[in-house]
Amino acid sequence: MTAFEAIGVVGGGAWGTALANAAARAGRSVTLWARDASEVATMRDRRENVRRLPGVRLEDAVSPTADLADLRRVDTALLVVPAQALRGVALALAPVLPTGCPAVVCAKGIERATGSFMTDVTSEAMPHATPAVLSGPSFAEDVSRGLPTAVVLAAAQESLAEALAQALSSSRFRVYHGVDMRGVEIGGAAKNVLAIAAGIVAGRRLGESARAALTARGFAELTRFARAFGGRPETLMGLSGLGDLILTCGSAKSRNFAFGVDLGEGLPVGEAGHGKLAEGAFTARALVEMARSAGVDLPICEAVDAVLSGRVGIDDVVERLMTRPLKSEG
Ligand SMILES: NC(=O)C1=CN([C@@H]2O[C@H](COP(=O)(O)OP(=O)(O)OC[C@H]3O[C@@H](n4cnc5c(N)ncnc54)[C@H](O)[C@@H]3O)[C@@H](O)[C@H]2O)C=CC1
Ligand SMILES: O=C(CO)COP(=O)(O)O
Repeated sequence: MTAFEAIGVVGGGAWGTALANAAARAGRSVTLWARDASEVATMRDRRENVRRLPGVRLEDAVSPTADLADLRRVDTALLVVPAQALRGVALALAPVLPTGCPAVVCAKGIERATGSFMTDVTSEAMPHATPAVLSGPSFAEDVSRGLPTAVVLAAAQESLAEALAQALSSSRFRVYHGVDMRGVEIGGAAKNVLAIAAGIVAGRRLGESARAALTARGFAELTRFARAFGGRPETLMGLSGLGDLILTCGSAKSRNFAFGVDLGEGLPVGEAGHGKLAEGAFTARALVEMARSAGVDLPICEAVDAVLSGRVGIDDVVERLMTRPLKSEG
C-alpha cells in the first residue's frame, strides 16, 4: 500500500481549505484546486482563503491551483465540492487522476436529480478511481484552528481505508477507518436534513425538550433509512451519524441548523440561510423520495421537505408530527 504522500483537494470552500490544512499538518504535500482563478491568486498571495475561511493561514505545504491538470500526480483526491456539483467536477477530474487513485468523497448529500449516493456518483463519473468517503462531526473552522476533531473514513477495502486514515491523521485530527461506505455517507447526508428540522424548532422557540426529542427521533429515522439502503446500524451509532447529528442539531454554527432557525423565525425559504450552503435543503426531497420507494417512514424529514416546498406551514407540520398515531418507540 502506498503512503499517500501527495494529496489533491478538489474544492476551495471552507471544508476543502480546512482539509487541505489538516492533510498538510499530517505531513502530506497538498494541491488545493478551486475553480475560481481570482480566489486562487488571492490564496497564493495572502496564504489565506479570504472568502471562505477568513483568518486561517494556509499551511506552507498547501499549493493552491485553478488548473485541474495539476492534480495528475496526486496519489489521493479528496472531493470537497457541494453534493449537487460533485458529478460535474468528478467527470472533469476523471481523465486527470492516475488509474486506481482513491477518490474520497467529503461532500455530504444525495444527488437531487438522480437520487444517487455520492460514492455511486463518483464510481459512475470516475470508473478508474477507487471510491471512499470521509465524514463525521467536524466544522471547518474547528479543524482549521487545530481544535481536536475525529472523523471516519470508509473504503471497500479495509487496508485502503486504514492507509488513508493514517495518511490524514495528526494529533489534532483523528481519522477512524471502516468499510461501511454506505452507512458513513448516509449519516453525513441525512443529518443535514435533520439539522434543518432542529433549527426550525429553535427558531420557533419550541423549547430544548422538543429539540432533544427531535434529535433522538431523527436518529431513529437515520438508522431506519440506512438499514434499508445497505448501511450498518452500528456505523450510524458512530461519528458519521450520531456524532454529526449531535453537533449539527445543537449548534448555531451549523449552516443547516441556522437555515432552519431562519425558517422557524418566519423567513421565506429563498431568504433563509443568507446564501450560505445548506446541503440539507437540496437533499431533503431526494431522501424522502428514496425512503418512500423503500417503504421507510421518515416523518421528520418529510416535514422538512413539506416546509421547503411550501406545501405546509411550520405550525401545521408540528401539529401533524405531534398527533401522529401513537406507537412503540422502536
Ligand atoms: N464547512 C464545513 O464545516 C463542512 C462541510 N462539509 C461538506 O463539504 C461540502 C462543501 O462544503 P463547504 O466547503 O463548507 O462549502 P463552501 O460554501 O464553503 O464552499 C463551496 C465551494 O465549492 C465551490 N463550488 C461550487 N460549485 C462548484 C462547481 N460546480 N465546481 C467547482 N467548484 C464549485 C465554490 O466555489 C466554493 O469554493 C458540502 O457538502 C458540506 O456539507 C463537510 C464537513 C464540514
Ligand atoms: O457537516 C458539518 C459538520 O460536521 C457542517 O455542517 P453545516 O454544513 O451544517 O455547517
